[in-house]
Amino acid sequence: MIVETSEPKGALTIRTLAMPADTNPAGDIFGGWVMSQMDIAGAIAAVERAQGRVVTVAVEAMTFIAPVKVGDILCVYTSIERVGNTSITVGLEAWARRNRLDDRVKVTEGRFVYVSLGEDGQKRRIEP
Ligand SMILES: CCCCCCCCCCCCCCCC(=O)SCCNC(=O)CCNC(=O)[C@H](O)C(C)(C)COP(=O)(O)OP(=O)(O)OC[C@H]1O[C@@H](n2cnc3c(N)ncnc32)[C@H](O)[C@@H]1OP(=O)(O)O
Repeated sequence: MIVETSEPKGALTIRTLAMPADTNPAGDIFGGWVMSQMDIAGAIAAVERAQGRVVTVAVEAMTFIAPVKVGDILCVYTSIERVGNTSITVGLEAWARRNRLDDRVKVTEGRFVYVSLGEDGQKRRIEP
């Protein structure tokens, strides 16, 4: 279970602007876009830890807490939760900054699992 905090947990890994092209039919930002930003951030954290290529193997948890709006700056924070033989579990939180950066709202949280691959595309053991 992910514990609620008033401060982001983990390292700020990506920041990006939510654009009109990323909206759903209701006018808020499409959840799939947010999820893909989280996948990218988790992959960056996993690449840094594995020191090599990774692929996403599982989304173990994903919660949409609040909507993201056009013009929000989406900030994704990552923390390495577990390192196995070939897998890395990354905890993720996305926060939206809005109203000229005055407000910061936690919009999603999740836990994604990545597998380390060698240049040959085969699973690769992660150094402890
Ligand atoms: C310096 C920094 C510069 C950075 C600069 C580069 C930045 C870079 C950014 C890239 C940003 C784009 C990031 C997009 C990332 C994609 O879009 S990846 C595309 C989507 N993913 C795929 O296509 C993967 C498809 N799946 C596969 O190829 C195979 O299933 C895999 C992943 C190779 C695993 O093969 P397998 O033989 O099934 O593996 P298996 O031995 O059963 O399990 C391997 C490990 O995974 C774990 N696992 C397997 N299934 C699961 C599951 N369902 N749940 C949890 N764990 C599981 C196992 O427990 C095991 O863990 P370990 O005990 O070894 O630690």
